[in-house]
Amino acid sequence: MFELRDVTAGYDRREPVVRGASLTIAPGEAVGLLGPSGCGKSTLAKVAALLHRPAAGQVVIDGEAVNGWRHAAPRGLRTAVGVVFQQPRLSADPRLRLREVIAEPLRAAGRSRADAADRALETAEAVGLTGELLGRRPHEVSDGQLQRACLARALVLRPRWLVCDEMTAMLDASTTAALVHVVEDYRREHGAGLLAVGHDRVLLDRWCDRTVEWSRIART
Ligand SMILES: Nc1ncnc2c1ncn2[C@@H]1O[C@H](COP(=O)(O)OP(=O)(O)OP(=O)(O)O)[C@@H](O)[C@H]1O
Repeated sequence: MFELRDVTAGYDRREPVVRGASLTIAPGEAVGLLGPSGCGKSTLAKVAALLHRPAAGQVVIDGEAVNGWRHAAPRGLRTAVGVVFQQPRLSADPRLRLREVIAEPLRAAGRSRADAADRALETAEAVGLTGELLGRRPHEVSDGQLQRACLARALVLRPRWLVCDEMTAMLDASTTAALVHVVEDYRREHGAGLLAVGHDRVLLDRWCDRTVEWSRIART
């Protein structure tokens, strides 16, 4: 299970942007989280991805309560969750070639260069990135191509849980369909659970097993 228990989080202790949010995702389940712009969805997504320490509440992953965040999160928990954000240009290091962007989590997890390169190549193929594109840097590819690389980076450690925060908001319909397809193939193969955050009800309803409204999981 992936559990958010009564999570309060924000950037100023006196004025949290997320208040008392609770949500449980079963293994293999896809849950859409729908809410208006600015309600705190991305903040909660960062908490779920262990990138932002909540002011109160708990994240419990497969029975283990998280008590370290960002680099202080235990490796076993950090690698259990993959995350993709809305804006690939803010989340990919502009100095790296796409093959290095994808291999980054493997290197951080201590894999050898050769092992990381092989696994990165395999994952790049799964997201539809091949050949010469992998040798380019972020400014030399389109938003859609860069987002494919960011999705590959999220999948490369084979996480049991995926958080997609408006992953397709900047993309056209065909790239959106392609990326959703990649996520669904991955989930079928690995039985991973998904939290898909967004404001497009049609997409979330089509993609997910269930869609929940922000106002049903958090105090507003
Ligand atoms: N790093 C930050 N520092 C301070 N305030 C922030 C930071 N990130 C977000 N906020 C504020 O927190 C609130 C919630 O933002 P958040 O990005 O979580 O909402 P959202 O629901 O994801 O919005 P959107 O759908 O527009 O992306 C906003 O008022 C925003 O200005």
